[in-house]
Amino acid sequence: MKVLITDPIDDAGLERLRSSGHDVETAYDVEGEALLEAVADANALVVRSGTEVTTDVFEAASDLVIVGRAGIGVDNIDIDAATEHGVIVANAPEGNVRAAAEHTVAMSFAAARSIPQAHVRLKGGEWAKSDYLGTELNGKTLGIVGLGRVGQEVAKRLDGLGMNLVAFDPYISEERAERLGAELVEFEACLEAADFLTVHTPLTPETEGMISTEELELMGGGFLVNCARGGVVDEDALAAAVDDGILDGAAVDVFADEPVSPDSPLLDVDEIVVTPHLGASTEAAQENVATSIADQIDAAFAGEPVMNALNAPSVDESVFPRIRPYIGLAETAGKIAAQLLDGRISTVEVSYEGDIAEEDIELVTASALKGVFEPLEWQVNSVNAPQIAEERGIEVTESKRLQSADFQSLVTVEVGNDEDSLSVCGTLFAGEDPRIVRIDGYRVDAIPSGKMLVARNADKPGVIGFIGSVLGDHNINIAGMFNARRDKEGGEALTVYNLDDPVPEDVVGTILADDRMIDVTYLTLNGAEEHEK
Ligand SMILES: NC(=O)C1=CN([C@@H]2O[C@H](COP(=O)(O)OP(=O)(O)OC[C@H]3O[C@@H](n4cnc5c(N)ncnc54)[C@H](O)[C@@H]3O)[C@@H](O)[C@H]2O)C=CC1
Ligand SMILES: O=C(O)C(=O)COP(=O)(O)O
Repeated sequence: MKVLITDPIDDAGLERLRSSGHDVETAYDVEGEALLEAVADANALVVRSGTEVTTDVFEAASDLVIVGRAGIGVDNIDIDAATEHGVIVANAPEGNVRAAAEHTVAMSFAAARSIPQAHVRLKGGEWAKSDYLGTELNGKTLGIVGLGRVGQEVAKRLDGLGMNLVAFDPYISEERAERLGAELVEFEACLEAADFLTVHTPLTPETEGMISTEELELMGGGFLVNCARGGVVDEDALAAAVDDGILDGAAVDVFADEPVSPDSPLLDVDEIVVTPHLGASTEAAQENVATSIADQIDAAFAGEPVMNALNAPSVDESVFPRIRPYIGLAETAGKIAAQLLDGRISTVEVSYEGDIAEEDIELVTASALKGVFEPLEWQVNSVNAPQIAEERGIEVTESKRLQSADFQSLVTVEVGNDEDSLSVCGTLFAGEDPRIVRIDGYRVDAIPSGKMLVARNADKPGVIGFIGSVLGDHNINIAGMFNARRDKEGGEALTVYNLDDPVPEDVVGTILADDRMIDVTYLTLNGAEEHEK
């Protein structure tokens, strides 16, 4: 598999990818056409914040399975476009949190004590001791905007340095804030209370520009620290606020456009300390995020759940071995059901009975949908299947019942069109051997295989012999079969044949021409041809 890396990651990640046998290619600083060319035959793309992964990238990279973000922020990746193209996006949300928190603390001190400014003057030969009178963090109020992973680590550290903590985060509970010793307050109250305001939200349409002139005026003094994302704080407003003395100073690690332009007003104001997006740049953090992404790429290639997938069902590692065999079973049941039902599918119901009903089955349902949609030749996988269903107006329902009458676990995929519905039930023998045990109400015991013929006919003598001889006349070998009747003798019967050879259309036609036949579907687990009277 080809793994393209367009922002530098730690050697440990590169080595892990190489030792898994992948062809690892690095192309740093590529953009535009050069990026599209480089990614064209890639199966995985690894980025940090330096690469814009746009819809054009997904268009160009038809073999892409996963984009791995060796870090946290994914505002540079068009996740909707990824989902549309069935590409997993995963990040490494833990590995650089402490590095980012430590940098935030360092930047708070740097601004409060004018460390970089004094440093430059001393290196220039000036002993400017009397020009600097700093601010202590001890006893001051820290306002935290966004009390997520990084925000919490900052809270712990600055609480330890004697600061009072207030926080604004509409998505967390008061209890979580309390546990950290922070009071959860409204946004304005947070701005007003803060001597130091530190920002730790992602960049989203909601947070973009959330701190501008009005908000800085509410602070009315003190320091602002932004080690989250540039666009959250309006840069012109911040530069003006510090320049005009509305704030005492600021520290900024991240910029709306990176690398930041030398003309940025933030670079002009002496009391604003800046670093070139260094929050995550420690050895430990880089090793963590690079190896985490390498592992997730391997999982994606192996068809296993990706731990930190942002647009695909993720499953706990400890649960995965229990649901793994059901993923294939649900897909198979979905494929068979979709091929046996005529007309436009408008509903899909996936039901779970028995032991499997106790598990986290999001990924299994997504696989069932993949199975249903694949014969319709939609470009589908378990990443985009739920979205495809939504876009096409297909109603998807899921149900669970802890009891199962006949089987330890049963997965049923029922597809419906406006008039009719058809269900296929599957189970696992000995926990791993897939069996189709019901088709459209008929009890069967069919082993799913690549080439299958499903025939429905009047329950009369000689039909099986007739079908067998037509297939035999055309050199189509029957590997196995199972025959079932609906209710009573003389009604309807259904037979599933496992075949070694494909069944051409004219052969299906010959079978169908017999009066006793109702319908015949040659199905493969890759597509279908149905022939009905
Ligand atoms: N400078 C650097 O090198 C680094 C920067 N980062 C950035 O730091 C930021 C925080 O990262 P994490 O803590 O890991 O993310 P997280 O997802 O764990 O936490 C973000 C928090 O922001 C909150 N939030 C969302 N919208 C909000 C709003 N409108 N107002 C207030 N709070 C809101 C969320 O509820 C969540 O608690 C991200 O932007 C990330 O990209 C992370 C690591 C390194
Ligand atoms: O992880 C994040 O969100 C960061 O901002 C780190 O960015 P980087 O990987 O250093 O480009």
